[in-house]
Amino acid sequence: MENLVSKMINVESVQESYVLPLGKRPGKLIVPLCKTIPVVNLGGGDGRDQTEIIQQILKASQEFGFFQVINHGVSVKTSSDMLSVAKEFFEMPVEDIATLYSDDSKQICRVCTSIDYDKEEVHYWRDSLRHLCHPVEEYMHLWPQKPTIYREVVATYSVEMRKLGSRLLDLIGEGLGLESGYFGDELSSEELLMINNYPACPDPSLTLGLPKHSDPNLITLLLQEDVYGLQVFKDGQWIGIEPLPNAFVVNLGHQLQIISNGMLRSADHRVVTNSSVARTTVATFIHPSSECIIEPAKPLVKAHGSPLYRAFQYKEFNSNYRAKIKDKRWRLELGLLLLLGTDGGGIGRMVELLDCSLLLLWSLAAPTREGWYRDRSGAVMEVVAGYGDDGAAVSWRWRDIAVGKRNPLHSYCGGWFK
Ligand SMILES: O=C(O)CCC(=O)C(=O)O
Ligand SMILES: [Fe+2]
Repeated sequence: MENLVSKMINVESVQESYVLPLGKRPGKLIVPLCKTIPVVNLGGGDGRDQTEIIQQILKASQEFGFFQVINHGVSVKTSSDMLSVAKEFFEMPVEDIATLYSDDSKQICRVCTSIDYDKEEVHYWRDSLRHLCHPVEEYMHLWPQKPTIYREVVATYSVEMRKLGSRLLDLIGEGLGLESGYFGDELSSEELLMINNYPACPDPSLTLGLPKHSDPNLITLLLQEDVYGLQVFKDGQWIGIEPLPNAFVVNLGHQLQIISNGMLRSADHRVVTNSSVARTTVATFIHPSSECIIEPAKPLVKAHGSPLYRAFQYKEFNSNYRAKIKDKRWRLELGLLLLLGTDGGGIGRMVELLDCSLLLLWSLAAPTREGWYRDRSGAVMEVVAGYGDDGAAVSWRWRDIAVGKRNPLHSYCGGWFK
């Protein structure tokens, strides 16, 4: 409980352990609110047919990896009840919130704080309550008992989110030319609800609610109240997402980028805090099952000529993603040390040792263009999709001729070492 930010009401300054290093602070710069983040009207009746709606979604998913949906069929009451109960939860006495506190990521329902409180160097200004919710009957008895209406409200909300998520996935699938129901079953069988609470912060220029990241799942639906905080990284700069009434913010996760063979983007985003009010958001993460095999969809591989990502099990991706977040400092330092002390043939060995191809790219000053890269040992790396400014879409094949192993090794996705 000592760790929860929710207990820091009325603090006058940001505790040192929340102050980010200079280059990572959001600073006082005002980020423009983005009026151009696509807003897709999912309701009919305005003369547009389904094909047009699909085209808007695909365009937004390619350019931004983010869009908002309105007229989505989820009732105002369902959303406003959800937001109220989410706020009520974090307005309870902090002792009550803390009864659900756990650092064990295997717990089905838990409260936690920041990202990985015990391992990270600097903490983020966020507490969260998270739990699985599909199928509702299987998990509902594990959800919070207070506020008393929590289970009822969240049960209705999560069923609606499942419907909306499936509808959006169907539209995306159709737009990509995939067979109908492509994203059903295993690819979208898990639903995780996460209530984020970002208390008012005495100095928002020093800290972040969440750092730059892109979501590891398939697709995320976010309900936010009328308090600004979410920013997307686009064309080398941050833009703010304007809270719209009765809208959901939709963003694509890494798995959709991979399945679409790089056609759709999983974009980086972050959360800034503010000094006047707490901000509460409700994120629904739709995930594949952990056994599910993820790979670029066959028709899109054909269209592109080759797969940009190798096939893998979703649980493999998840453990790599977590390990990379946790070990990033350690790997970065050891990697740089090895690179400095190396005799040119060291790069291949470095990758062998660290299993860390992204670090390799980073250390090589990030080749941004597609092409072949070779070090003196004869290790060859083919970058098949460029390293964008945002680092969000990078993929390469590693052909280590000298070592003759891991042939070819495809990365999953970039963006871990920024
Ligand atoms: O709370 C928000 O605005 C965004 C949350 C988010 O990006 C996440 O939970 O992954
Ligand atoms: Fe996110």
